[in-house]
Amino acid sequence: MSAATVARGEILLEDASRAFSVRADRGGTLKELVLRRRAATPHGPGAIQALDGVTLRIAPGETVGIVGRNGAGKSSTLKVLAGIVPLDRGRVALGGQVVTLLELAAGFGRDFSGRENILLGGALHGLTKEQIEARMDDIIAFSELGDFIDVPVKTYSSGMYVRLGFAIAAHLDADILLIDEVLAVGDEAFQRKCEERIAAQVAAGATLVLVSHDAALVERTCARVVVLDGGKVAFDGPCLEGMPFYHRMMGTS
Ligand SMILES: Nc1ncnc2c1ncn2[C@@H]1O[C@H](COP(=O)(O)OP(=O)(O)OP(=O)(O)O)[C@@H](O)[C@H]1O
Repeated sequence: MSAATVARGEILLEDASRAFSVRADRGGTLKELVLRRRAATPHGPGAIQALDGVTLRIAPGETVGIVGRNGAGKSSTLKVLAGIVPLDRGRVALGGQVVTLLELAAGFGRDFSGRENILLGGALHGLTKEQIEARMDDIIAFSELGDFIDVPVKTYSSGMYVRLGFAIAAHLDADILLIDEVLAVGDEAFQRKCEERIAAQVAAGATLVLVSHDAALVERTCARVVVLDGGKVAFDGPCLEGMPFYHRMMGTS
């Protein structure tokens, strides 16, 4: 499926499957590699099926929460949408500017300062140097990092990473926002500010996909919820029906 078949802000995930090898170490001899390639499953025996035939059609401007127990496949789904994890089977397509907020620290140049990472992040999302510089003061103000903005980010705390990452993402004109749990790291005041910013982006027409264990956050932010269980979709529909389903499944109702 080519990107041309989806509208700006639209997400299509069709029959998506992805397994992971149980072995963390994927190295080995050439012979082992060849034998593994010939094996019936691409990830060897006992592989974990993180996604098992997941189909999602998300229209532009929809707000979708993805919930489920540990290991249900939530992060894998988001990583597939973000293009970080390739599929074994199925198709994925997203339309327009995709902004991801997951594993923030991984996206930064560790030896660069916060300010340099803002330039880098903006450039990676197709902004010109002038466009980024025009937004620089707003991004720094949003981050509340003060003088730390000129210090290499490898010295940052996890909360400071989130502040910088979110501040950049909040100023990128997203058509699609993919957010994974990261907000939980910030302090309460910053979380509230991020939520308000997400709401503003949604109000401006952005599509939101949010992975979270925080049921209240999902209820506040999303109109639709997808409950994953064992890599499959157990429920997909309005939050009003989906959250009671989720609580019953988790035994928290
Ligand atoms: N890179 C990887 N290598 C091996 N196994 C993986 C990898 N990524 C995910 N898995 C496995 O795939 C399954 C789904 O993982 P995933 O992180 O998508 O679940 P999740 O619903 O986000 O869980 P959690 O709520 O604990 O974050 C799990 O069994 C996990 O161990």
